Amino acid sequence: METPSDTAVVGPFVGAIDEGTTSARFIIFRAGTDDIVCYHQIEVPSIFQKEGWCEQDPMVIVNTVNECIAGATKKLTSLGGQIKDIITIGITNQRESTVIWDRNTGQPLANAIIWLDNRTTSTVEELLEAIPNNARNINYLRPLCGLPLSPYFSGVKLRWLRDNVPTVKAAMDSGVAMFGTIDTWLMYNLTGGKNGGVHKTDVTNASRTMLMNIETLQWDPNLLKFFGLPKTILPEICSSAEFYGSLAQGVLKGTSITADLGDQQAALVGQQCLSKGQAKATYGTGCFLLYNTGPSIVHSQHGLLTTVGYQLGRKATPYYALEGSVSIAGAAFNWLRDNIGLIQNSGQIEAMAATVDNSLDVYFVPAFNGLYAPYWNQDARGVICGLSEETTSEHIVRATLEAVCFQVRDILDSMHKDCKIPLAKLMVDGGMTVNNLFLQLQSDLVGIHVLRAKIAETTALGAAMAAYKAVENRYSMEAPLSKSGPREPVKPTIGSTERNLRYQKWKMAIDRSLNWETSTLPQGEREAFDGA
Ligand SMILES: Nc1ncnc2c1ncn2[C@@H]1O[C@H](COP(=O)(O)OP(=O)(O)O)[C@@H](O)[C@H]1O
Ligand SMILES: O=P(O)(O)OC[C@H](O)CO
Repeated sequence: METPSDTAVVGPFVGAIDEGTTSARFIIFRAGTDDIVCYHQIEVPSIFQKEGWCEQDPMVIVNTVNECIAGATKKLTSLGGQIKDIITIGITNQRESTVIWDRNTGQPLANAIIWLDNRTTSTVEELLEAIPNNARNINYLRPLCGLPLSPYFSGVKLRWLRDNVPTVKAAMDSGVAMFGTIDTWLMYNLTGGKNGGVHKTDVTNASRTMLMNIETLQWDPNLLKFFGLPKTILPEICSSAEFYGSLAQGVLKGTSITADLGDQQAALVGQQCLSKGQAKATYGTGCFLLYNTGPSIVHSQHGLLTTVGYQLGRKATPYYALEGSVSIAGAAFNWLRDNIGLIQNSGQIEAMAATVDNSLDVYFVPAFNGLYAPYWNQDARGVICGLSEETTSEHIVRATLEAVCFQVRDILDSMHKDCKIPLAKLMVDGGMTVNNLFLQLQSDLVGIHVLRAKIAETTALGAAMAAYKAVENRYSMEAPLSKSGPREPVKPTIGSTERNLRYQKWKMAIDRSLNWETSTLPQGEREAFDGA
C-alpha cells in the first residue's frame, strides 16, 4: 500500500520568482527539469494617478513576492517536500519599470514607474531638443545602447523623476539615492535591504535602461551625461547566471540567488531559443518577440531594439537579440472588458470571435499609449476603422485578435529586413496563447508555423534553468525537457494574396493612428472648431 512518504515530492528543487506587470509568482521546479512541483501567485495592483500614468507601490511588490514564497513553500511542505531542498532561486521580472530609494532608510523615494507609463513624453521631447545640430533623431543613442528614445525605457523615467520629484533630485545630488529595475529592488530587499542588501542587476535588465553600453556591457559615461544622471545611483552589472547573494530572512533564509533575467529574455531561455536564428513571442499584457542573433550585435535599421538576450555566467559569451515590442496585446481585451463592456471575461474571446468568419473589414489599432516597434511613435492613438451597419461585437473582438497578429507581422517584416533570413517558425507562449483561434490567425496573417510552448510558465522556467546552471556546471541548457517534446505546429490556411491584401488594409489603419496626439486641423477648420 502507498504511504505518504512514497508519494512525497523529492528534491532537489529550484525556485523562480517571476514578478510580472499584473502578478507575482513563486514557482518551484524539480531541478534541471520543467516539472512544476507547486507555485503561488498573487496579483499586484497598478495605480493610475493621472491619464497616461501607471505606477506600483515598491513595498507592495516586495511584500507580494514574500507572500508568494511563503505560499509556495507551504504547498511544497504539504506535498511532503523539504524546503531545505530548494537549492537556489532565480529572479525574472517586468523590465524597464523604475524604482528609486534612499540607501540610508531603504525606503522608496517614489512609486515605481511602470514600463507602460507614458508621462515622460515631454521628457523625450526635451531630450530630443538636446541632440546636437537640431537633429531631433530618436535613434541618436542607438549606436551606444541599441534603443530609440522612448518613454518606455528606464533612463527616461529616471530623468523625469530627477526633474519632477525634489526629494529624488536632492537624494541624487547628495549620493544617497539608489536606482533599480524590479530585479534589483527585489534582490536588495531579499538580501537584507539597508542592512547589507546587494545592489546588483544583470546584463539583460541593464540593457533596457538606455544607460548601459551594448558592447562593453558596462554603464556608459556618455549616456549618463546625456541623461544628466549620476553614476552613484547605479547597481553593479552582473551576468544572468552567477551568485548574487543569499536571502536574509524568511523560510528561505540562507538560500542563494543565482540568476537574474528580464522576463522576455527569460522566456527566450525557457523556450530553449538558445541558437542564433531562433525566435519566440510572448503574448501577455504586451507582446514581445525576441530573435536570437547569437554573439553578434545587430543594429536594427527597421525599428527593432538591440538587447542582450542572456549571458549565462561571468565568463560566458553574451548572446544578443533583436526585439520587437508591442505595448498593447492582451491588454486590448482588458480594455474591451473594463472600459467598453464588450466582453465579460477572457474565456469568452475565442468563442465570440469564432462565431464570425472574418472581421468584416474592421481594423483596430490599439495604440493607447503610442506605438512601439517598429514605429516608435509616442503620439499615435487607438483607432477602429472600417465600421459599417453590419459590424457586431464579434467582429470587433475578432479584429482585436487580428490586431495583435498584424503587429507581429510588422515586427517580423522588420526582422526579415534586418537579418535577411525569413523566420520559418515561431515559438509562442503567454496568456493569449491558450486561444487556439488566435494561434490560427497568427499563422494565417503572417504565413508562418506557430508552435505553442508545452508549459505556460516559460518565463519562470528560464530563470530556474539559469539559476540551476550557475550551481550545477554539468547541467546543459540544451538538455531535452520532459514537456518540451515535439510540438504540433499551427500552419497557415490562407494564401499570400489574401494575406497581403489584409496587411495593406492594416497599414492604412496604422496611418490613421500615427501622430494623432500632435495632429493639428488646418487653420480654417481649427478656428471653426474652437468657435463651436
Ligand atoms: N483566451 C484568451 N484570448 C485572448 N487573450 C487572452 C485570453 N486569455 C487571456 N488573455 C489575455 O492575456 C493577458 C494575460 O496574459 P499573461 O501572460 O498572464 O500576462 P502578463 O505576464 O503580462 O501579466 C491578458 O491581457 C488577457 O487579456
Ligand atoms: O510583465 P509582462 O509579461 O507584461 O512583461 C513586461 C515587459 O517586460 C515589459 O518590457
